[in-house]
Amino acid sequence: MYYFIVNPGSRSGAGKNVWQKAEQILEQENVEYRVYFTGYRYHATRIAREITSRTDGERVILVAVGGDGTVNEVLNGITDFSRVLFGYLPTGSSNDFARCLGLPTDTETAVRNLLHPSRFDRIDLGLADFGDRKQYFAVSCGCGFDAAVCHEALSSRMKKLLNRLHLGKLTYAGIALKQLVLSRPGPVTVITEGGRARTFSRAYFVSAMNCPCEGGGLRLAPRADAHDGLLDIFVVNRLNRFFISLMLPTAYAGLHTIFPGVHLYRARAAEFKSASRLPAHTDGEAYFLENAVKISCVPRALALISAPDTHKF
Ligand SMILES: Nc1ncnc2c1ncn2[C@@H]1O[C@H](COP(=O)(O)OP(=O)(O)OP(=O)(O)O)[C@@H](O)[C@H]1O
Repeated sequence: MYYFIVNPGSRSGAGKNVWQKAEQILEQENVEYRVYFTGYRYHATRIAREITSRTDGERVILVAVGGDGTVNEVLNGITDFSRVLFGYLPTGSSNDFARCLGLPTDTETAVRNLLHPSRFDRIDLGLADFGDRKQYFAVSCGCGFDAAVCHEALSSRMKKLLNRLHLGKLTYAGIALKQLVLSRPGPVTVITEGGRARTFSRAYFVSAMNCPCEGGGLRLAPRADAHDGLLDIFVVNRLNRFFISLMLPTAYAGLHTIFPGVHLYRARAAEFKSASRLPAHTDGEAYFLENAVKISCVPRALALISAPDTHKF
């Protein structure tokens, strides 16, 4: 039995149309499925929790239909990962999860691949402990500038407009330019295994990347791999706004690492500490970091319907 959790509001409403097309294929192929539509933030988490607790003991094929935010919400509702085979039909603005794992984005190809999977994968997830809540993430968890972009993207009119023009991928780039002017760098300490602490005095942002890209294809951690049991820690420190605006476009090609002030290293776990309240995110879902967040990699946590000939970043 397939359980589909659909965010009809993803890509400013395009998710609904994609689902209608997908449903026609399911009917044609006589597939046994149930569909649940989300109506508000965290609804997908509630639905996934309800499905996975109700089907206790059974193996469940759970398919998220939406953007990276919907993937994140569904993952955070799963009560027992060992019973879930996860599938994904991307209908978001940025679709970094699909991009990084080489999953099909064309609706027909993606649905047929879900129904007749020929390849499966087992991927790592990140786990972020904010103190008052724990959040899994599939792509990245960041604090500072990139999270401020996510906060704004959730309510952005620019996102709606660009999605209508089929230019949703540019949303994050546009909002990023605005936030570049507004964001204030501050000290952030990154503590990795063994208590190794490093303080970045003027950090614009600090991210733990499970996958290489966020923000619609920005390859911030070009060598991140969701199969290596590690997170790539990405920091931008002491780089002025002018150079950040030059650096960000080069990140689409993963060439930004040549800029001084860009730091990348790997860890199984890390803690980010900041004296001031910072915007934070997991897979684009926005929160606030009050003081510290502890982040770890959960190796091979998620069984995933993959795709043949995957072209991964
Ligand atoms: N019915 C709905 N209408 C509008 N928004 C919804 C609805 N259901 C859920 N949401 C919220 O929409 C937000 C964004 O969803 P999602 O990530 O799926 O799409 P997106 O923003 O278009 O894609 P991406 O994250 O790839 O940019 C999430 O925070 C989610 O909680």
